Amino acid sequence: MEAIEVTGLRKTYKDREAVAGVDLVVARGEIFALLGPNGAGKTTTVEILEGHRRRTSGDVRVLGEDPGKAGSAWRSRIGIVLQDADDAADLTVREMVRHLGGFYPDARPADEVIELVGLTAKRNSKIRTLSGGQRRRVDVALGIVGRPELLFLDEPTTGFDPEARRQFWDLIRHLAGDGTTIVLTTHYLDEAEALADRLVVLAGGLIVAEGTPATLGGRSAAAARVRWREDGVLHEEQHEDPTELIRRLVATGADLTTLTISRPTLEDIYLSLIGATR
Ligand SMILES: Nc1ncnc2c1ncn2[C@@H]1O[C@H](COP(=O)(O)OP(=O)(O)OP(=O)(O)O)[C@@H](O)[C@H]1O
Repeated sequence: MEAIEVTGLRKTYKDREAVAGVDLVVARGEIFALLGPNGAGKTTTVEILEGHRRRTSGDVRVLGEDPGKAGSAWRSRIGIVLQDADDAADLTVREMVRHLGGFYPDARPADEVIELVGLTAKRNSKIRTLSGGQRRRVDVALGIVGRPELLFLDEPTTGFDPEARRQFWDLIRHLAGDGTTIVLTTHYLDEAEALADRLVVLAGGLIVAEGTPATLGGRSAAAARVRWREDGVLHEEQHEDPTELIRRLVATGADLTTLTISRPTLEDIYLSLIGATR
C-alpha cells in the first residue's frame, strides 16, 4: 500500500479554484517535496491530506484512510510540523515534549526526541526564552514525538541558521532511513535537492512537473553551457555533450584555465517551469 494516493483532487473557495485536479502518489518511506510559488495550492493540498481541510471533490487516501473521515487512531500515526506553530511558551522544552508525547500510544522518550532535534543543551529552558530557530526545532520535536509513520513538514527550516539546516536535513534522512514517509513543502530549492527522492511543482492549483531532483523538467537532458576566455574575449557555447568541443579547443592550443561547464540548477529549472505557467 502507498502512503498517499490522491486522484482528481479539487478545492474551491467561493469562486477561486485553489486546487484544480491533482493526482499524487507518495510511496512509503519516500521523501516527497511539494514546490510552488505563493498561492500555488500547496498548503491547501497538504491540509486536505492532514484531514484539516475539506476537499470539494476527488479521492484521497492517506495511510489507507480518507482523512476527511478518519479518527484518532489514524491521527496518531501522522506527525505535523506547521508553518507557525504556537508553542505553550511557559513550559520548558522537556515539559512540552513530554506533555505532547502523553497523547500518543507509542511515544518516543522526550530526551531522545530533544537529542534528535539538537536541543539537549536547552531542554530545561522555557520555550519563550528560545530563539526563533530553536523554537522551530521544538515544533519539529513535537511533530516526531509520536513516532509518526508519515510526517508533514511545512517550510520546516525557515529561520534556521546554515548549520541548523544541515543538522535538520540529517535528522530527516535519519527518520526516512527508519521508514518514516516525509512530505515536505519548501521554498528552498537546495533543501528540496538535498532531501527529496521525488518532487512535484504546483502552480495555479495544478501539477506542472514531477520527477527527481536530477530529472525534473528535463534537467538531466539539458544542454551544458561551456564558457571560456580567449585573448580577453568571453566565448560561450551550448552543447548536450561538450566533450567534442573541449577536444577541439585543446587541439587549437587554446588557454582553458578559465573554462567552466555548467548545467541548469534545480532553481533554474523551477523558475522556467513557473515562468511557463504565469
Ligand atoms: N481559507 C481560504 N479562503 C479563501 N481562499 C483561500 C483560503 N486559503 C487559501 N486560499 C487561496 O487559495 C490559493 C492557494 O493557497 P495556498 O495557501 O494553498 O497556497 P500555497 O501554495 O500554500 O502558498 P504559500 O507558498 O504562500 O504558502 C490562494 O489563491 C489563496 O488565496
